[in-house]
Amino acid sequence: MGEKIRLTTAQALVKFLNQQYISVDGVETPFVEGVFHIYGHGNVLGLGEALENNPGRLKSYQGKNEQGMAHAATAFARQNLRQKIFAVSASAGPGSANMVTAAGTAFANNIPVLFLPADTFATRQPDPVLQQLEHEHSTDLTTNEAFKAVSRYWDRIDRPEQLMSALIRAFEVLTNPATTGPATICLPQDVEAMAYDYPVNFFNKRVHYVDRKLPTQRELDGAIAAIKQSKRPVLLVGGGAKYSEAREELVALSEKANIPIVETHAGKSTVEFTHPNNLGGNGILGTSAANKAVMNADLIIGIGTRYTDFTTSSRTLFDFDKTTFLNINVNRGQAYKFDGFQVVADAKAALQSINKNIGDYQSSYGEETASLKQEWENERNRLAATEFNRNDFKPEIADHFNQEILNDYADALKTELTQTEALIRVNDVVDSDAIVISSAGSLPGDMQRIWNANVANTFHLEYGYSCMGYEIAGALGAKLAKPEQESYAVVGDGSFLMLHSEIVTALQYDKKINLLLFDNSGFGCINNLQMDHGNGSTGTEFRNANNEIMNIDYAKIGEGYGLKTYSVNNLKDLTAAVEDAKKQTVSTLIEIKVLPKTMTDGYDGSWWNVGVAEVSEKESVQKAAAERQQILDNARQY
Ligand SMILES: Cc1ncc(C[n+]2csc(CCOP(=O)(O)OP(=O)(O)O)c2C)c(N)n1
Ligand SMILES: O=C1C[C@@H](O)[C@H](O)[C@@H](O)C1=O
Ligand SMILES: [Mg+2]
Repeated sequence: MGEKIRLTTAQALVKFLNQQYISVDGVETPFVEGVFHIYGHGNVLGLGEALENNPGRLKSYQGKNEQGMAHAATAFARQNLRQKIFAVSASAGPGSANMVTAAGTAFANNIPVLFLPADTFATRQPDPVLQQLEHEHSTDLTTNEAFKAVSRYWDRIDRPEQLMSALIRAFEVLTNPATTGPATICLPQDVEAMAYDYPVNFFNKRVHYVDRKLPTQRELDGAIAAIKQSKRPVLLVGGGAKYSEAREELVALSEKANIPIVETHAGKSTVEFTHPNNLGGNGILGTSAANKAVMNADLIIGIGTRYTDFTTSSRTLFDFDKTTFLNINVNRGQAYKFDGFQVVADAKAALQSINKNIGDYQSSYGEETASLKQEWENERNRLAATEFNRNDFKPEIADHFNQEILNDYADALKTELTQTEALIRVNDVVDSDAIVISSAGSLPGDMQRIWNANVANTFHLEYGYSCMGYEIAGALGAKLAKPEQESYAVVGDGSFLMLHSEIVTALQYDKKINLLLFDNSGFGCINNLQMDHGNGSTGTEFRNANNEIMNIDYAKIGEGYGLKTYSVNNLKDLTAAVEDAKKQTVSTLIEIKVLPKTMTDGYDGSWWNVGVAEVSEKESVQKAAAERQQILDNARQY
């Protein structure tokens, strides 16, 4: 039966991880970079022992919060275009539960991460162990069942030999572009340490080939016919196009046939914004130019997009009577959306075939794309020059806070900076190849609209789960992936408060990250949401018991951790801080005090379906509910 090697389950796991390779376009690289861990009784003597005594080439990083370290792992895989991953290991019970949110985040964004939550004893001898939940109706249920809803593959290793089939299945999922996402393998602490005679062959080098799936002739003929019938096609670029590295083919098709490019949150920076046909982000957070192009399109060529509500403006952005869809996606289910013509293929390969067969087809746009882009650039210039005044200031989000309240904020935060002018200034000053990471709050909207990503794959917006707390951990993951490039977390005060523990990990391992902390003293975007729909301002501003606006010294907090910090409240100091931060070798934090309501607002086509109360004594809420219903009456249902 072949040679055997006696190992614990955890030792076998580490040995296997060392032997996984991925091959993309003939280039073979190790797939697993290392393991993030926070040890407890559930994993220190099993996986901890294995990593201490025979880690092979795996790197080990000590996380500070399980959610944070798993976000870092997610950002690392994403920045590596899903071609390299981390495993994340946590102790049983609360440590593992802390990773569930991060697994959801990886799932919603289709990012591969190997989750290794420790589990309660398979033998049940000491039950209930510390941190075990005792259910009256089942002993088979542990905290880790919670991962089932947020994993693309889930398994529990109750006997050491189960590890083999579990790992083979997990790595198929992790390396398959159509299904990739988090894979969870639960490790009961006794089984981690149990010995077994594993077949040596199980540890042979394994190469996972990511062959590009080509379109069939039928699919290609259909795609060409759809484009040739169209006068106003738009290339809608999703994350799948970025992961497929389809930039050159997108640019070639766009230039050859004069087709505008618009981008989803995941797709942004597949093609650099400096390309004249790139009109930027579309949808609820879209630029005026991208939304106009999409609203007037007769064909949407959706490449690697899931068509989420933020991309489709809750299925209201397109003119569904005249617009048809050509969906290129490796995932067949995604290609079915909007009854589109389905090309179930790799984005790059499909575009290569289309480029070869499109002939001399030309759209009817002529110079229109250039004028849409110019119109948007003028608008962005206006946003770069918004100026506060104490008498009659009209912020971008108008009619929520009166002048008196805005002046109170200016006094409390000691600032007159607007968010749009600050963000555009940062964009102007950072290196063009700097990677920017954001995720939740009002900043994703500003990023999607006004951040010009002028180098491909530098824009990293987690907007599948929009998970507060991803930003700083994500900046660490991106830095680990691209050590030569600066990494900036673009983070609100609310997100900072929710999770910033991986600052310490970045300092500990000397991985420079930069935090751009936009402090508007509140959950600004949710305040906008409630006030936009007829409600007052409740539960979303950071005010104390005396109703005073809180002014937290985040720079001091950062200083306490050992960051180089700056606190700024005007453009001159902001510019100097960003320039100085670039020169630092240590991680930095720039606290940017900004006025509320000064983020960007939506442009035409940016409607979002949110649940407005259908019964209310407030006329303003009744009005908002009626308006919503009116829009929904004309929205597409599926
Ligand atoms: C983990 C998590 N909890 C709650 C939310 C809902 N939520 C979205 S944005 C937001 C407030 C964000 O505040 P801040 O980071 O200060 O950004 P701002 O909107 O003020 O720019 C909340 C509570 C979320 N997205 N993620
Ligand atoms: O509820 C939300 C509103 C969005 O504006 C925000 O970006 C997102 O983080 C969210 O969760
Ligand atoms: Mg805020």
